[in-house]
Amino acid sequence: MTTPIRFELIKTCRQTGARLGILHTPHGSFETPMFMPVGTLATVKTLSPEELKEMGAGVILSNTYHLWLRPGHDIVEEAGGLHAFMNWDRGILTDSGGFQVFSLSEFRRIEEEGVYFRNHLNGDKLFLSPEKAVEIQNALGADIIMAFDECPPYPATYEYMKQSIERTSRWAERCLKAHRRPNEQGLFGIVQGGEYEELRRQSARDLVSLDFPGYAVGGLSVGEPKEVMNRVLEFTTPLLPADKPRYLMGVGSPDSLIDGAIRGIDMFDCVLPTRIGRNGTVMTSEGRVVIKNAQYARDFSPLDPNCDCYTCRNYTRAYIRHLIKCDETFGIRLTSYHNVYFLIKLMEQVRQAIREDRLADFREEFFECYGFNKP
Ligand SMILES: O=c1[nH]cnc2cc3nc(NCc4cccs4)[nH]c3cc12
Repeated sequence: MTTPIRFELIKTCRQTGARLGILHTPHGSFETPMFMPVGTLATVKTLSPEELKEMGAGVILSNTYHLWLRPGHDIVEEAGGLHAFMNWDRGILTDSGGFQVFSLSEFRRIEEEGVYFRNHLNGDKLFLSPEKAVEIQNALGADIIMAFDECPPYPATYEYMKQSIERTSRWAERCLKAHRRPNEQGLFGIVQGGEYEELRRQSARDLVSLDFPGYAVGGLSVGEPKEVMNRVLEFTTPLLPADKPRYLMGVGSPDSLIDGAIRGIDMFDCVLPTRIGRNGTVMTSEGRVVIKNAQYARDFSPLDPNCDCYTCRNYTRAYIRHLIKCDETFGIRLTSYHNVYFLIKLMEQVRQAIREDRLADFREEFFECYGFNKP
């Protein structure tokens, strides 16, 4: 079987556990650690594929649950798949829908066969199973697809979490059996187990024995303190094969990206840059800037003095504040463009620091400049 996804380990940073790698996919090869912009409904909100390419985006995300509901995976399949439908010829990863069921639908019943819940748009009764989630993702045609898992709420009891990860492992095996296009789409397993080391070990052992082409660390970035996330990563990533990509789902903020890379994560995704961009909050090398604040009304400097993106080269804080205050669409395009660019460039700096075996020093400098607390 030809594996559609291959991870090439280039080197490990001597100062930390961080890895420099290349993720090879049917739509190109991309350096890791990487940040993947999220395009839930087959668009990274307000940005064009050309803009995403010029800023260096390689793999972008779309959501199985949302696309199943609208426009329907059958329409995307008829279009020739997501790449054709959204005119994106680089990498695409789709989440399996399980997380959206838990985060969007207040009513739901989890059974062995799958999850019963309601359509968050019109209240219709819906059912999603490992087989259905894989069928939808096979139709959407992403290069990387995710196993159907349960991401339990944080915190969860040990007993609940143990039952949950055992079912998630059984679901993972059912996903492998249901996968119709293993030579074109790499199916990643998702390790669960919350903050319990024994359960993370059991979940990782189950999934590694099924030999997935890549592994995600799930169940994090769900409201737990950063120290909990970092501790869980410290004992989870070493359980995963060094020659396979490791994907931390739903992360995240600049400090979490750096701390995740230090703990051996290769791939990250988060809605943060476009989500906060839409309410006028931008990430800069000196910390967050809430552009609506009156202090920027006459500030004719760029959003970030150390940024060379299209937004920072051509527009001022005063102008962008004006657009956001007037609810002008161009305003959120400029903030979204800068925020995505910021995280993509941050990962370039992280990769360069790994090449120079100085990621711990880079963390120190970045945290100092950005205003994060040290520990
Ligand atoms: O275990 C998971 N399984 C499958 N998808 C996920 C997506 C995830 N996204 C976040 N956090 C980012 C968020 C986005 C919206 C609310 S929280 N955590 C996540 C965990 C999982």
